[in-house]
Amino acid sequence: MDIPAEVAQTADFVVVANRLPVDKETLPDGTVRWKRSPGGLVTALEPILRSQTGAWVGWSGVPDSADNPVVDGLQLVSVPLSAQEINEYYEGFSNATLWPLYHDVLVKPEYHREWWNSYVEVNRRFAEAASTVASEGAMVWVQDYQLQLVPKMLRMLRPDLKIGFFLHIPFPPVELFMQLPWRTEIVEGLLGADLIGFHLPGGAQNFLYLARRLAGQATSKGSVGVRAKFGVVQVGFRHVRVGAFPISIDSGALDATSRSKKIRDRAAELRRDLGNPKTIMLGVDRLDYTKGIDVRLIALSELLAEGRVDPRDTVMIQLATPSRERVDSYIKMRAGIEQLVGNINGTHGEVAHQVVQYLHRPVERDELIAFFVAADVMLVTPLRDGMNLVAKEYVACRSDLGGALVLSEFTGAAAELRSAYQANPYDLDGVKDAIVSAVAQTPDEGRRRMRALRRQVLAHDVSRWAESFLGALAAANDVATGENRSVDLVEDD
Ligand SMILES: O=P(O)(O)OC[C@H]1O[C@H](O[C@H]2O[C@H](CO)[C@@H](O)[C@H](O)[C@H]2O)[C@H](O)[C@@H](O)[C@@H]1O
Ligand SMILES: Nc1ccn([C@@H]2O[C@H](COP(=O)(O)OP(=O)(O)O)[C@@H](O)[C@H]2O)c(=O)n1
Repeated sequence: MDIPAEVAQTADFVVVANRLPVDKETLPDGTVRWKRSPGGLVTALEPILRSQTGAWVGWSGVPDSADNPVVDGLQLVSVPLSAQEINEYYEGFSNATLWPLYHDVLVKPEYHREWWNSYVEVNRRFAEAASTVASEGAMVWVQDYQLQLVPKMLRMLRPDLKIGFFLHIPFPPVELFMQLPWRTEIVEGLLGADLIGFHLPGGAQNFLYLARRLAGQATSKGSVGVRAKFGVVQVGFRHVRVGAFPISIDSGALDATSRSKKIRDRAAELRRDLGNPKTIMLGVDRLDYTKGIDVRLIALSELLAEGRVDPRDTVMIQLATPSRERVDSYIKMRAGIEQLVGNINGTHGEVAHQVVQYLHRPVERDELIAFFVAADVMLVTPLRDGMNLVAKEYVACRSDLGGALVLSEFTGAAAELRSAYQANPYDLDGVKDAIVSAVAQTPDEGRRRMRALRRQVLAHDVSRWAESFLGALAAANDVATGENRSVDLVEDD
């Protein structure tokens, strides 16, 4: 790995994530430009990355790229992946083994030893890159399911570091996790961290049980709280903290942008372009089988057939970003979604009026915000989702207190967004009723719900998420607090 000598052991704060927070653009004249991607994580961590000497270790998203650019003052460290590693580590073990296993086995996870070997090798390389750039005693924050072995590997290379890990997807129930042939290695990999974070207390609780059962470690007994009341696993002389930290968005910035005249004008224009329908419904997702895009399309189709929704004054927009396009289950689900869209438009559309408008491509950030402002009913119906930031983004964009959010109970966001129209995505009648209630809500009821939702989202933004995690990490294994040593520990029986 070609890491410039001048950055060796210089970074006091290192983020390690599967992806770098930038996109590589090659201009027509061949020059390369790096554009920062608009993700919430980089926005949240930017102040910390700047106030200390920060570095971000990740993959560029294309094969064999070894660039280590400095973008907007941030040192990026590429971990190059070969085409075979992209196939085995990223598309294979990360997205055809772990992703479905951690999302309720919605499709059958595939277990291949060569994929696992590639996962181990790529995790080792991420750990080495982090170890090379981190200064003595630095804080390193490892992100997500693609890198669960990095905490232990990094600790073996650099016992002086403070290591945090955050899982962005659900941590599965014990009965499902036990399928994984390499379950003990994953649990032990995570236990290399000083702090392991999940979105919800349930995930933390599942992990504590597995740490006892698979790694044979003593763990704390009490329940885990949100941003407080951490669980503890005793690993030799170390105490590993386990906690729940629900991620969020840069709500203030989104609120401000969505109020701008440019966005308001564009939202009005979108409405006009759609023929000024009475109701605009909106779905915004990566095209992923976890997101329940089929659920909302089937619900809409039945509501149209039953005459509970009028096709003449309703439009549903589905924005679907292409995702993991070479993985089999994604190829199949795309065909299914497009067939449903075709069926609805074929049955209920007119030449000049399609009921479902479906875009399979990325959408610019400002355009997306205009869609949020224009939408009367936001449909978020995943069968399982770690958090779902789209639900929070919609709420942040509705300073007018207009709109209604239909939200699956099986998203992490449902624990916080209690005033949404919540539904069980497996109960189609329940989803249909939630949609009808959202369409028919009175302005007073809509304002009451949206006000409550906004209070939650604006008060709990992504900076608060990062600060609460990093605060707990700074205090982990801290002799001064003494907190970790006072818990009662229990062993597996
Ligand atoms: O990198 P990709 O394979 O293109 O996938 C995109 C990201 O998808 C996942 O997002 C999750 O994290 C969100 C933020 O915490 C959360 O709201 C959502 O519920 C999760 O699905 C994945 O975890 C990321 O690693 C991917 O980069
Ligand atoms: N067409 C789309 C769909 C999603 N997105 C963004 O991608 C992110 C999706 O986050 P999420 O937590 O809802 O779901 P994942 O895709 O991370 O699983 C949000 O910030 C969306 O605004 C987008 O920019 N364009």
